[in-house]
Amino acid sequence: MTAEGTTSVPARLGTRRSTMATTQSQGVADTITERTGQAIELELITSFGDVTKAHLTQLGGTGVFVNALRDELVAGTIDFAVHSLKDLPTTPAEGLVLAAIPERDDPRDALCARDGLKFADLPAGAKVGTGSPRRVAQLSALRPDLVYVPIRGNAETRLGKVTSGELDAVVLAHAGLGRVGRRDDVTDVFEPEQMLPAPGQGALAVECRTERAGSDLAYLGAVDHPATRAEVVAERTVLSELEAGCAAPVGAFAEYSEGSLRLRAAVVATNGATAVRRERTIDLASPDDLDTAVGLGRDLARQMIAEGADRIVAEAFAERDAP
Ligand SMILES: NCc1[nH]cc(CCC(=O)O)c1CC(=O)O
Repeated sequence: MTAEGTTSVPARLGTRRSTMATTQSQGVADTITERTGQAIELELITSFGDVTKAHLTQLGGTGVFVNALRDELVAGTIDFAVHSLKDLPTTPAEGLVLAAIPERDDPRDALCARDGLKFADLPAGAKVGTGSPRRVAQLSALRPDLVYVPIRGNAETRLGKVTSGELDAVVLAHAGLGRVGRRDDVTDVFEPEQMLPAPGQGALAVECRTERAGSDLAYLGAVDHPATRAEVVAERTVLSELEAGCAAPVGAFAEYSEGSLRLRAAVVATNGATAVRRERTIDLASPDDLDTAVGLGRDLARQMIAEGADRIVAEAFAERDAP
């Protein structure tokens, strides 16, 4: 892919090989080229998270999907990478920076059920597939009468278990389904009032070496969306304050609009029986004021910890690590 009138050497965008990863990487590449004229080519990288057969919650530690790309960034074999923000550990990677956070897609979770069924219409005992403790916990709180089945694999594999009749439904991120061309499989969507998305869900992150972000890769800033950045910073601060990772039963969702930032968060025990849910809205005159966005996430998380959220997180990890 070469932009007309561009003579520069194409930049190398490292991506995982899945349909979702290549689609979102190509989308970001096209937008950058459109806005800056910079030519970009995709480099396919294989990550541990793509090849391992272990259950996602048992991989121990976050970032299985991003480490291979980060190794390539540090080695200089690729110029930048596009990640699903939700898969990025909250601890910053040394020497790397999130040069841009593009405008977020639909942040909600979606149900793909047999026969076009809505969540409320699934019969008691119906089997619902999801590998995410956050989803199992919040879904159990809504419908303790359903059976939640841990599953793994890419979106297409998961949807195949509904088609084959092995499961009655699966729950996946709406944004991801759109990226793999399966939006038509969605039979219901969960509003934030029912189920809070994972911190960063639906958003992407463009990462590169720190020293290059302000110099030869400064054009990456063309896809940055400050409102999305303020939102995901608040959401991810909740996660880091709780010392939880992407495998924790933590939902967080922030919305920036007209000078205010609203943050909602939930920590729910895996069986759905106990939960701490809180929300807070603050004035945020500029979405570039990230310190204030961090403060919102930190204050909300501390209030939730005082109400027992840290104990729920610790119990969820103990369950996960039990042999
Ligand atoms: N953990 C895997 C993952 N990482 C990002 C997405 C979807 C896109 C997104 O949430 O941004 C998914 C699949 C899913 O949760 O259904």
